[in-house]
Amino acid sequence: MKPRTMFEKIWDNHVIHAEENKPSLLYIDLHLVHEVTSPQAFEGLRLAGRKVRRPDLTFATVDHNVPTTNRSLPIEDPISRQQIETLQQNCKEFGITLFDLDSKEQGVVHVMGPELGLTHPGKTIVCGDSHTSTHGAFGALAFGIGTSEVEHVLATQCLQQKKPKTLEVHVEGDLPLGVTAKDLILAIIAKWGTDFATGYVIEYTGEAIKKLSMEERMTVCNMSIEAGARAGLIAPDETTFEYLKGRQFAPKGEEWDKAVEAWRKLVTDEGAEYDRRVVIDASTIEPQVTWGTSPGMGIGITGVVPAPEDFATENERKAAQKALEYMGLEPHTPMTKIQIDRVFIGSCTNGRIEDLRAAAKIANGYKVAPHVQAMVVPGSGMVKEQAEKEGLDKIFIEAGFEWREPGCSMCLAMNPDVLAPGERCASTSNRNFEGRQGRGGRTHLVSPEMAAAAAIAGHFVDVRNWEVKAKEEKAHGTV
Ligand SMILES: CC(C)[C@H](C(=O)O)[C@@H](O)C(=O)O
Ligand code: SF4
Repeated sequence: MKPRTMFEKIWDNHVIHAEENKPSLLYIDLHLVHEVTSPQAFEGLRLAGRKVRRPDLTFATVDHNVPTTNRSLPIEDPISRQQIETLQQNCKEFGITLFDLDSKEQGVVHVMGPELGLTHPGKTIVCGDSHTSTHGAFGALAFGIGTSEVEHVLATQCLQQKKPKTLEVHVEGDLPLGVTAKDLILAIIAKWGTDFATGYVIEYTGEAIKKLSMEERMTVCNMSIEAGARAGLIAPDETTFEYLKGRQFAPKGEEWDKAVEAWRKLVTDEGAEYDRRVVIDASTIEPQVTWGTSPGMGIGITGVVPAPEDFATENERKAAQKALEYMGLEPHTPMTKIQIDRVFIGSCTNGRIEDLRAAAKIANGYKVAPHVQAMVVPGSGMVKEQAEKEGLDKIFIEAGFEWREPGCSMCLAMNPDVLAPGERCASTSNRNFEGRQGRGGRTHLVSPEMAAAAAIAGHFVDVRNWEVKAKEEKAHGTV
């Protein structure tokens, strides 16, 4: 048999019907649902008198609209309240498991799925949410779908899909100390742009990827969509199996052994060809900060804000000009001179336990700068519980961070956590579009370590020498 990529194997395993030059019909193994993109889908089912075909393969949670301060209902905002209540009713009516506000499993859908062990290698996973690509970290073919597709999957457990092409992003070398998975994916997008992977499924390969923990792999795959990709994939290995073993919905006993045996066979065969391949050397990457209004407008912390004339094409120059105006930044300003007002640590990109540990390590023993308002929002109730067990909440609170309830929070302005116009935020989320965190708000995407360090210094700093620098600055009374 011809050698195949991991993508081709998963695809072939799920095609129910294929015709030349037409989208294929795929079987879907797991459907995740949240309150924002599901109401019309359920309504469509109801109007058509249909049922959910596989309620046992469908799991829901509330995340985008939930307040992160006070969880007691009713929720103030009428639209948010309606969306949440509608999901509660729909799950009841159609027999779907909902991880609701009062359950400790509730959280951002892409944090919740993996940590419950719902996400397995080789599965097809969909959700009415673009960052479904996160689950690709397990070697699952996972992608976002629109509301009408949500309805289709609810009704049939199948989905029409045009077969994407394959792109290998090979990461050679090692990530330097203080440089994280977030910096890696921001650097990849800065290097090749926000549409370099349009029409492709990315498979990340190479030593640097193999060395990443599951949570770091999720950070990388999460932002595949910001590179335009349909999905991101990482081959399952011991790290994957170790993470999954024993989780609530992971296979148990003999089933587990059988599953692992099958998962091992999913990896790309030697000699299999991708449609395209790019290579990046991890050892050249610095901690990243975005300066503009697209995730591709990123630069290393030792750099300066670029000038429009630095760009090769007229379109890029115009985009840079517009972004700089919106962001209120002068070209050539050193990145470390940019003062911030707010810090948000959380989201499906960086709201997991390892992210909180990393941020707490930086913040431990320091105080948030007086002009900065900083918050830490665990990605799920389970992350929150674990963090509190480890005392991370105390470290953050003592340093002056707010410690919140789980949800999407300030990743996007769909709940009370928003930036005021003109406010500048160091954010561990994945999108920095105009107004993403509140109308007129300015977002800089960074890693959790960089966000925590910026909270304390009041401006961006290079975390690679955080300990040394912070002590010096403390001695000089500038922190
Ligand atoms: C609200 C939802 C549809 C949206 C998405 O699809 O990604 C959101 O999660 C986001 O991050 O912008
Ligand atoms: S945390 Fe942000 S990116 Fe993730 S699902 Fe929520 S809004 Fe979308």
